[in-house]
Amino acid sequence: MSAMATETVGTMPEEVFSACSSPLSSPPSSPLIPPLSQDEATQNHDSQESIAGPMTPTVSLPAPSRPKRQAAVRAAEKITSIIDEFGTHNRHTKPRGTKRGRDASPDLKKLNSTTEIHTKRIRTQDLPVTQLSPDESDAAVDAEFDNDKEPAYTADTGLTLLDAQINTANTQPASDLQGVLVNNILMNLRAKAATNSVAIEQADVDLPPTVATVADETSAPIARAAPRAPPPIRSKFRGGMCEALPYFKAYKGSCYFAGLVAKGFLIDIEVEKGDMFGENGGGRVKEGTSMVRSKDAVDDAINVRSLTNAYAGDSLIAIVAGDQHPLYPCQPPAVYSVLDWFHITYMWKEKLRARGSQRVFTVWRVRFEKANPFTPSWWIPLGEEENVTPVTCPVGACSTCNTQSKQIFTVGWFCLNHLCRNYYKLPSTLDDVDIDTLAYSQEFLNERTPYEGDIPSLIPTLPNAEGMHGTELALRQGFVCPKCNYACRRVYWSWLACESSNCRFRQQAVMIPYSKLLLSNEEEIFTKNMQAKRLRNKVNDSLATILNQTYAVLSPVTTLGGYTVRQFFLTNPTHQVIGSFTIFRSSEQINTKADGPDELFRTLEVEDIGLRRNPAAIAGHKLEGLTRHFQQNFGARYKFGVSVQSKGFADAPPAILKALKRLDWAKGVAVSSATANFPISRHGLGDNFFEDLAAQDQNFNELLALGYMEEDRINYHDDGEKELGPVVAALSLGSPCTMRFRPKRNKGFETDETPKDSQKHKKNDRDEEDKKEKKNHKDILEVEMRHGDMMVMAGTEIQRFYEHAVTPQGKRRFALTARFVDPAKMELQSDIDDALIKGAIPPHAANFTYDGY
Ligand SMILES: O=C(O)CCC(=O)C(=O)O
Repeated sequence: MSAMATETVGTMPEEVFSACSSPLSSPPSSPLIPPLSQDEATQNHDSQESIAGPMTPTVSLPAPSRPKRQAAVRAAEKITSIIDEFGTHNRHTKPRGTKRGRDASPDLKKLNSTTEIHTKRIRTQDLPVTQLSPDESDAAVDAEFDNDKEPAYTADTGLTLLDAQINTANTQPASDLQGVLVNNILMNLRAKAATNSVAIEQADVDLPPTVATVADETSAPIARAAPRAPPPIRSKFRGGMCEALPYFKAYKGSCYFAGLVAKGFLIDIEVEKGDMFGENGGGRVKEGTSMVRSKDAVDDAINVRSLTNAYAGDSLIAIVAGDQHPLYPCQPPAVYSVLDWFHITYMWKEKLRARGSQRVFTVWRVRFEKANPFTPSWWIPLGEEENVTPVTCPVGACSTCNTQSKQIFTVGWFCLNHLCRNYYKLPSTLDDVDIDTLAYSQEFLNERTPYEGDIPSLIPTLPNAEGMHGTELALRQGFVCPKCNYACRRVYWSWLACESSNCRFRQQAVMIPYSKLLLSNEEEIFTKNMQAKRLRNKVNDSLATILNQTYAVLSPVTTLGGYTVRQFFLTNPTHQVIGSFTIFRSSEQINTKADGPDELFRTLEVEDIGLRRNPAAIAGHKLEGLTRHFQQNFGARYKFGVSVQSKGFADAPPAILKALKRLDWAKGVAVSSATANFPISRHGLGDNFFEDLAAQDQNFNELLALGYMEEDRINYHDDGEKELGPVVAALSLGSPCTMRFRPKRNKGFETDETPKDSQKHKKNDRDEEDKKEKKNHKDILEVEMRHGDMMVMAGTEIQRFYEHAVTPQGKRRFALTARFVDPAKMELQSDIDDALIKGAIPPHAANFTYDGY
């Protein structure tokens, strides 16, 4: 550690740094010695003694439990070794091949000669570094906060979810953080893009015109100078960035992290004093259109921890800039643009006066530096050069807490350890620093710290489909267009199509048919999972599990046609039967018959029936949410909040008409057997509830085909649109799934929230979705659907009182769901005409029949 002493420049005059010692002249103590507590720091200040072993690693973990303690020890070792390495080699302060790092400005030289300044890079202060084991990290992230999950929009919840996102996406990003981004210069992006653009473009295929082609790539209001080069990746949609970029899956908030390490960061509209092309975050309340800070930064906020860990591990972070950033130096080329790879070169807690108030809060500041500081940045305005002579920022150490801090402000050095008694106190007088006059020093701003590791390409290549079937998550993701670098969502089932209106890149998606074996393997895993669950719920029924008997009544197992059938009756809050749910379990015999489920599944696998994702909320907005599954409507148009076009039955492929026949059969037998199975212990809404229902019923005139790839799903929703008839039937093909029912909120059902739930929700309190979820009822019924199974829901009131969600457990599933959309209940004549034409069953459908076997 002797090398450290040689890095000390100058001496520290008593009157200037009376509260500081020269930590680097003392040997470091054991890396596992915990940092000073607040009390210890206070006592030491009182005695004005310097502490031996000041290079103690700055890991502060509150009394960890045994496994956490081990994790803390591992973290401490890691951080110590980093400190040692820097201490010895000083590698980050000497830019390669240049003397610029040593050419301190005249002012700095003066400062150096009169004060104790260290040029050593500070890795950590008393930051709450918590490096958990991979398992712990995953669990922590799962349990606490997931911002990388693509929302599963549904017709009726989509809009609200998106509203919530608008409120949080730009205004409540990385909670408790202020971003300081060092604006330096470029890399040759065109060259980079070229290397990644493999020539895989296919024929110019015309896809349906409603494809999310993006006419306006930016909505930035102020015209500024054009950037000197295009960004490496751009998109109009946040979802495009999140789906296409492995390092930026921040659907909510500004910081994307994995395993508690930050990977990507968004800077956008909200800027506070001191930000430099930066963005602030949490702890604010909305007031009018601007945000007002209402509380101090929280040290153990997951974003802070993730950034702290990225700082400690010197990991790369990609920064995405939103076009609303007021300090964007050039005209933003797109709503969202990837800036470059950065790394965090300093993190500190800063005092800030809330806008329009006298109250002072603390926020975390993060200094992001471009990983390669010696190449010009694309976002510099065309014709301008960044004129920076890199210098080294002085470092001082506090004699009270032994923590090193950079001298980041022009006012001179003071301790930046927020846990220290002398935090924000001028060392000479111990007076409070005047926060209103603080300005960053040129030395701090102009310091450059090249990243020493390998810097990968920002542009992910299209995934290699070798050995895959085409619906695996890796292939389901979005992609960066290899032709124009636009970050695209996967909109079509059968195509990768660039979302930029200026680009015609289209590539047929890989779609290899499933083998029987693959399907049965998926079912085997599903069965095992469900058996375990059933055991926990003390039921043994492979068709469905009633999770709460209060509102669901079960009929005995019967057979209808070749199917094993179970029927459930759901009640309203006053226990009157309001409808039935019937599940038809298929068999190998049924599945393998001509025109049966195996054949239908194979047809849908290989034929492009037009499945695509559609906007489920705020279509066209930068936060537009697409459905988390693919759809194609046939027959009368089913308007369910998602704007889906429909193909008439006359143009439908035979597979669709064959499925329709099966569903018509299932509907008929389900409704008539409901009359027989009606639970006499409960009253229905009328004496002849199911007879009446059968009498009102009409033949299906609509079929919605849904395609699910790996991890696709449909969130809670109802099929309760006013134009719909009372019966809905579905055929399930491919991977198995569960369909869960729960009572809707505010309908008078007894509440079922347990204390355990409340606690869980408290943890996630920041998340709007979770806040809503907290109030939801639990599932009362979970139905298992396997390849070839059908289900029939009968009773309009079921849709009024219950909602359902479907979660496939496998990588490829289709659901063909049929309904009657009543033209008599439509308002527009054009809709009525459309429904009558498209919903008419064509004569050739008479060739297809179904008898239940
Ligand atoms: O995927 C399914 O089986 C059914 C989807 C569904 O809930 C619906 O279409 O309303």
